[in-house]
Amino acid sequence: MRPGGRAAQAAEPAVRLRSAALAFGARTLWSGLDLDIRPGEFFAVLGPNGSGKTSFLKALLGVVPLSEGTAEVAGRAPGRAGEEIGYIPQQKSFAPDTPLRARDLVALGVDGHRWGVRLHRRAVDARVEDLLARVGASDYAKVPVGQLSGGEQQRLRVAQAIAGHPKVLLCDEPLLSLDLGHQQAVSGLIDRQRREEGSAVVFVTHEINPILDYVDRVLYLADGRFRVGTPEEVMTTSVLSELYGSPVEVSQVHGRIVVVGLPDATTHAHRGAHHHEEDTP
Ligand SMILES: Nc1ncnc2c1ncn2[C@@H]1O[C@H](COP(=O)(O)OP(=O)(O)OP(=O)(O)O)[C@@H](O)[C@H]1O
Repeated sequence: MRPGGRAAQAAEPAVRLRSAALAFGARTLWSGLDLDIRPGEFFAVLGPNGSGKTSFLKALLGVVPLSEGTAEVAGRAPGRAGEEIGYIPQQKSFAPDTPLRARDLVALGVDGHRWGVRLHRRAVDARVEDLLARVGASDYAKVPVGQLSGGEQQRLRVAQAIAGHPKVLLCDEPLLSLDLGHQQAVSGLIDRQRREEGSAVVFVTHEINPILDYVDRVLYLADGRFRVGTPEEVMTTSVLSELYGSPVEVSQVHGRIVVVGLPDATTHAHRGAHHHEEDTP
């Protein structure tokens, strides 16, 4: 727990956007966005390819400037909140010959200078061991990262991202190309981080089903429009049909959300052209 604890964190939103807009040239991805994300909230960003999900994260990181409005992350301007942010980038596998062992990768997240002085070597080692254990990666601590499976690598990225006790954990499609078991393990780790340390989680994903048990609210982006609310409020036939500007049907099947009838151009690239399921069982 950070100094000040949950009570102090609760006083200010982890992320605050006011009249925020993001446009590239003539194309506006979203505009008029007012949003407070609470400490400890699990906030999902959903939408079809090209709707602006990754750009939303980049705006919070300060990599892409808002075209209108203001943003604050952990009470600071985007780009000034570095130490308060944990970031899990979109997954790319490490090359087989990457000269880093699993524990080295995690240590990269610990070795910062957030306390003003560099941590004593032994303290760094202890923290790295602790993080490896936390994500279930102790057994392969000394294995070169390029030899690990996608799921194993992703656990390490989570460990690296949470190493600095971030107030805001930004996750860009962290479950992509993981099997169901690893999807559950990785999303469970991220959920634990927000429960135990109060990190606000901003989780970009195409598929809500693997995180449905955890999500408090979603921002659904489509075709320059958006909607914010609980999954029950947003993932409905009427809301998604309005967002897409064409009839879309949302149904619940065995506790999972299935969306049928998305326009061709917005269908997930590696799924069938006419039938989009948020996730396959
Ligand atoms: N720096 C940039 N300059 C111009 N256009 C950009 C820039 N970054 C992103 N775009 C465009 O903005 C749109 C949204 O991109 P973004 O990557 O945010 O979408 P996304 O919802 O994350 O998509 P995907 O699901 O495919 O990852 C795309 O059409 C993209 O080409």
